[in-house]
Amino acid sequence: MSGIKKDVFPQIEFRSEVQEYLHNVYTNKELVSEIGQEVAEKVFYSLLSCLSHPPKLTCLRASTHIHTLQDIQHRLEEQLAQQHVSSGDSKSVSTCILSHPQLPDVLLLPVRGPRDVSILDAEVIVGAQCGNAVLRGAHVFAPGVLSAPKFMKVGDKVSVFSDVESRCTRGAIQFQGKKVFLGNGVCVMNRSDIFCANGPVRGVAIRLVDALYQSPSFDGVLPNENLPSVVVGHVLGPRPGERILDMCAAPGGKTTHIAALMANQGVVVALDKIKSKVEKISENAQVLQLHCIKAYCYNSIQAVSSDLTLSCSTDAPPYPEESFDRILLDAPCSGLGQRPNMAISYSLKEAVQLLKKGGVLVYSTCTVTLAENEEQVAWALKTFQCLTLEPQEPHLGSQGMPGSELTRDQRRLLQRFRPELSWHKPTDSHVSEDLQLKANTDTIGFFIAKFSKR
Ligand SMILES: C[S@@+](CC[C@H](N)C(=O)[O-])C[C@H]1O[C@@H](n2cnc3c(N)ncnc32)[C@H](O)[C@@H]1O
Repeated sequence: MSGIKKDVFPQIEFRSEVQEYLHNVYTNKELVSEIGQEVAEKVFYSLLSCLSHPPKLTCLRASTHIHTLQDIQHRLEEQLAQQHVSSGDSKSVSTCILSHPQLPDVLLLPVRGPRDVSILDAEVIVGAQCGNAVLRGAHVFAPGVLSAPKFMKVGDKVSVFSDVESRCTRGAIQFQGKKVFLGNGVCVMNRSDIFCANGPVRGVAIRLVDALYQSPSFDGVLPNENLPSVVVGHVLGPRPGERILDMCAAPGGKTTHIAALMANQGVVVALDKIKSKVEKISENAQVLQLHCIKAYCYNSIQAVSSDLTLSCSTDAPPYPEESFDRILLDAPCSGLGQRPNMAISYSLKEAVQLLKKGGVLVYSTCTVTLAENEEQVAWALKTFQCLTLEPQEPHLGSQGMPGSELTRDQRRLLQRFRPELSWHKPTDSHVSEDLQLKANTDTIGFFIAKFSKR
């Protein structure tokens, strides 16, 4: 066994061309003339550090159309207390649940970590995606396991590591490559069951009992959201009785939020081009009793019809122009990629066509590049004279980043969540007031623009 240091995660390592591209974004001429080269460089390296660490809070969006926030908070606290008792881990810490100071439907759960956890001799390696989920409080599911000791059996205690460079072969008995420690767990499956020859195995393989970052899991009870995604719903501002279009909707996190904000009155059309994902939207809508959601498998780029006999209130796509009061385009983005995706511009065009005059269009992404954010906004304003940028309510993030053709005043109207700006080395402190303040800054990278149509 060996002890570990507090800040264990290395900076995220992109492919060199991606890193160079992002570096250019974060040290662009306009930005450097505002804040100076040295600060710009520091912010960029903070971005690389903070991206590899989980936020200090888990954000839960409560379905306040069914129960009050207090009611939901109370029930979750009961469930947490139960998880604490049944975890059987003497080191497990019961966690308080906080409300968000500005968002009426958000609950915040402090994440404890990095905790002092000793590494065991037996090692299990999981894929990077599985590893990320573990850092957010999940157990290890069988499909995520890549390597496990030769005779690993139910009840064994193991240390879990993430294969951050995707080098580990599935079924290996050990792994010498670069790995990051995530915590300790108890096997609930034998190695022979996990890597069984008769096709993929489902279910939990290792139950985490001593996680490096401890965060309660409410799988199947409440969806984990990220805070900026909840802000999107409020910025769109849907009202009961309206017709709303969510152009890239799956798995439906924002769709269900929009429907809840409308008190389930009106219509929320949810389009996604992948069939299996659309089924997930319908499932989520049903579970949350949101009957105003109509989900369709459809390519949004083809959602505008030239058939003038079609009614604006038709449920199924395509739709005539000016059919919707509000439209959300939560664009598929590269995450951090370097290719400006032309498809985004095209769906912005469809969004503008489908929006009623006087209507509201919200464009959002979960990426940090200028090309997919500020430059898309500049392009849209230049291409569609009918669009005006609007202030956002609430505005909890930073303003837009310099470096596109947008003016300073236009950038002020944009909302960019920039966790790198307040990043400092993680510690295991969890004072409630600090955390509530952190909720708006310790987020994922995210971008929101709001337009109205004349
Ligand atoms: C960022 S995700 C959307 C997340 C979703 N808004 C939520 O909050 O749960 C982007 C989605 O866009 C879908 N998509 C991409 N291109 C599309 C298109 N042309 N038409 C419809 N859906 C599309 C993808 O399948 C993906 O599910």
